[in-house]
Amino acid sequence: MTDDPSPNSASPVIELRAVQKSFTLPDGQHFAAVHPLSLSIARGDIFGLVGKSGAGKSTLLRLINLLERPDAGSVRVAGRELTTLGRRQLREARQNIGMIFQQFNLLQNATVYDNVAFPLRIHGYHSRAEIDARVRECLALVGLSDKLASYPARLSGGQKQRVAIARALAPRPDVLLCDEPTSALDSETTRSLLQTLREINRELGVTIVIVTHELAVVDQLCSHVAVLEHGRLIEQFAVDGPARERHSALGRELRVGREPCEILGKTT
Ligand SMILES: Nc1ncnc2c1ncn2[C@@H]1O[C@H](COP(=O)(O)OP(=O)(O)OP(=O)(O)O)[C@@H](O)[C@H]1O
Repeated sequence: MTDDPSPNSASPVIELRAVQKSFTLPDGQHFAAVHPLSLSIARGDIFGLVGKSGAGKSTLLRLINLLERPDAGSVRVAGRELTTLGRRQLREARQNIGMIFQQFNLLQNATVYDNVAFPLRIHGYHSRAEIDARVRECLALVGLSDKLASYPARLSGGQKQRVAIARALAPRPDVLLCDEPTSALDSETTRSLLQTLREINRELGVTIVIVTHELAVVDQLCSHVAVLEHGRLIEQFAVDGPARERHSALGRELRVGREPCEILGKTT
C-alpha cells in the first residue's frame, strides 16, 4: 500500500505524497531509508509510527518538518507545501511544527524559562510581555511553574522532557512530532508524560505524531498507527479496530482496549 492515500484522511493536517529518502553511504552506495510512500494524518489525531530498528521511522518523522529533505514527493502541513519553500519561509512554517526528541535537546546553559522563550525570541514577533506570559503559560501546562529558574542539569529526565514539550508548544503549533520521547524514561514517568501528551492533544487540539518502539506507548496514546518495514509502509489502522484484520506481526501484537498498565521492557 505504498502509494495509496491513507484511509485516515478526513481533514488531513499532514499529507505526504510519494515521499522518498535515500542516504549516500561512505562506500558511495545509495541506501533507501524511505521508499516512496504516501500518508495522511488527520487534524487532532495521535498517530504512531512503529517498526523495527532501522525501519525508517525517524527518517519519516523528520521528513514531515523537512529536517530531512525528501529526494522526491510532496510534504504538505496545514495546507502548505513545504518542499518548495525558501529557507526563511520554511523557518516560519516550522513554527507550526513542534518537535521533541529522546534526549530532550535542551540548551544546557540556559534556564528552563530561557529554553522555552528561545523559539519565541528567535522569531522576534513577540514583545517581552507576550513572551513572558506565553512561557509561564506553557510551563504551567506541563506542571513546571516552579522550575522557571532551574537549569536542565538539575532536572529529572521526565522534567527535561516536559521543558522540551513546553518549548515545542510555545509558538502554538498545529503539529507536535515526538521522536522516541519516552525511551529514556522509567515506566512511571512515561505514564505521566503520556497523560500530559493526551491532555495537550485534547485541550489544545494539537496533532501528535509519535515514533516509538514501545507498543505499550502506542496502546495507551495513539488513535492510529502506521507500521514500517525496511522503509516501506506496510499497513495502517485504528488502534481500537479489530486486531484480526491486521496483517503485520507488529500490528497483531498491539492489544486493544487495554488499561494503562506496564510499559514493556521498563522497570519502575
Ligand atoms: N544520515 C544518515 N546517513 C546514512 N544512513 C542513515 C542516516 N539516517 C538514517 N540512516 C539509515 O536509514 C535507516 C533508517 O533509519 P531510521 O533512524 O529512520 O530508522 P528507525 O526506524 O527510526 O530506527 P531506530 O528505531 O533504530 O531509531 C537505517 O538503516 C539508518 O542506518
